[in-house]
Amino acid sequence: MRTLHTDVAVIGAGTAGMTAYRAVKKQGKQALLIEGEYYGTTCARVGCMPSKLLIAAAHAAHVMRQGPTFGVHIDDRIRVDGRQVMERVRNERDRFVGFVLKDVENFPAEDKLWGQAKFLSATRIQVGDDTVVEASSVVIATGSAPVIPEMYKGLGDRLVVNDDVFSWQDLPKRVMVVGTGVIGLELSQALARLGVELVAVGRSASLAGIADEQVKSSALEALREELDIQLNAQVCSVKREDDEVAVEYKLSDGTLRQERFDYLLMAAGRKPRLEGLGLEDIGVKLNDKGMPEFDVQTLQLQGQPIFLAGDVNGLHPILHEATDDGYLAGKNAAAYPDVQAGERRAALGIVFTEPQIAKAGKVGKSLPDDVVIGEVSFRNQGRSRIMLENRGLLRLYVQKGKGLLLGAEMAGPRVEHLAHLLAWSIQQKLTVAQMLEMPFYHPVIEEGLRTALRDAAAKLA
Ligand SMILES: Cc1cc2nc3c(=O)[nH]c(=O)nc-3n(C[C@H](O)[C@H](O)[C@H](O)COP(=O)(O)OP(=O)(O)OC[C@H]3O[C@@H](n4cnc5c(N)ncnc54)[C@H](O)[C@@H]3O)c2cc1C
Ligand SMILES: NC(=O)c1ccc[n+]([C@@H]2O[C@H](COP(=O)([O-])OP(=O)(O)OC[C@H]3O[C@@H](n4cnc5c(N)ncnc54)[C@H](O)[C@@H]3O)[C@@H](O)[C@H]2O)c1
Repeated sequence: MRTLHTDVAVIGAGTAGMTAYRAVKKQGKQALLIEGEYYGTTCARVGCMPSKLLIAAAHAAHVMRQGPTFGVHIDDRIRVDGRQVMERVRNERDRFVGFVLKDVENFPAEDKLWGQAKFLSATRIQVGDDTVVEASSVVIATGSAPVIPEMYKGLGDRLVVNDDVFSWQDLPKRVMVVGTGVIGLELSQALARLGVELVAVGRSASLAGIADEQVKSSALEALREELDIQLNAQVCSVKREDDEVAVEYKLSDGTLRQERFDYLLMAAGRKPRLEGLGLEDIGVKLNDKGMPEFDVQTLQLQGQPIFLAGDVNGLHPILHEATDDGYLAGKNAAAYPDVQAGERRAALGIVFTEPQIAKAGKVGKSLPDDVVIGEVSFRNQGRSRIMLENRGLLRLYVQKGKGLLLGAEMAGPRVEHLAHLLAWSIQQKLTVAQMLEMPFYHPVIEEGLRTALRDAAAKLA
């Protein structure tokens, strides 16, 4: 058994881990980056990037199908070549992964260690069979993994998760998606637009985590125009039959459906990857969800020289937050015990469906009681209608009195851009009046935002 010594051990070479590693080095300390499975990051390999590539292919098919509404016709049938679609997804994905691998390659060899990590004490880590790492502090950046409920575990290779989809050589004919969260909806709409017969089932009424019921209804109505989404549905039984999955499921109105699918795609949430790290063995208390308590300001674990960064802390499982976490955890681990609270940016989340779904700042239960809501429907919004993307609703949450913009939730055309404008305005602490002083071009989707701001201003008055 060899023993390696370092200032900071970083477990997991994903986005959070690589950022933490860089932050430690920037502080002039030694760092050892430990990876046990794949370099390349979840985002580039099996997450953000390949999913958006699949969505881009689906968008191309969708736009072609919309042509006749504009008087633009393709006289031959539109044909989706599944093999070609998946080949482009994989090739472009590999290009993105290649950039990450180059970064890893450029890290000095002595800073990298390959193997699964397990704690022997708060500062001693076993890596693989033959190495022990002794560190002054540790960053855990092990990411998250899909939740697979017990009843689905007998389906063998017909049960797939996002990772598997992006390795497909061709598109299947029929797929059931379990889970109507962010992953479930993005992949469902993309696959359906590419010609896959698909049903997406959620066991509750939740849809992409939207907190505002009215925004949710508008999103659901729009998505259902082209997708079979069943909320409050119950999967009663699943059985592997030859190369198919036979599913019996009950809809919210009690209707029983019995159908067969090529694959069942599990998108029922992801959980922090803490299993196997041996935290319980070193005296860290875990709650009933298997999570340790940690300081959300500093990311420090129960007074230990250990910091949790990225999806593994379950706070904000999205990419830019993983990067911010990695930086904060790396900095604090390097400076330990001089640990500081980190500054957080305004919250921002985007779901890449069409219409897109997004939130900025405070939404739902995190809002105070005394808010005024300004809103706009995109149904008759000029530019949205021109583009035939006139679906969805934007709601702004504004503090009574001062008129400070606190948050927003929306479903609508290309709202990734509006969501950024709103998150930036929230972080800059702008009021409705100040936002209305800004220029608005014509005809643009931002004019819809102006309508919602004026609605809020009228209610504030
Ligand atoms: C399908 C999908 C689409 C997504 N789309 C978006 C999007 O559009 N926008 C967005 O902002 N976010 C998106 N996300 C979320 C985003 O990908 C994650 O928030 C981000 O990748 C998390 O980074 P991380 O560093 O925490 O984890 P990861 O990148 O998963 O890194 C964790 C690393 O730790 C390693 N590891 C685990 N356990 C051990 C161990 N015991 N020892 C050694 N190494 C270990 C793993 O092998 C892995 O390399 C998406 C996620 C998915 C799944
Ligand atoms: N565009 C993006 O930023 C993006 C894209 C994909 C993923 N992500 C990140 O990945 C995380 C995980 O995504 P996700 O979609 O897996 O999780 P999620 O938590 O968003 O959604 C899971 C959904 O599955 C449902 N569900 C749970 N158990 C079920 C069961 N047994 N049967 C049927 N439905 C069930 C839940 O009610 C919920 O609606 C997200 O929180 C997000 O942060 C982000």
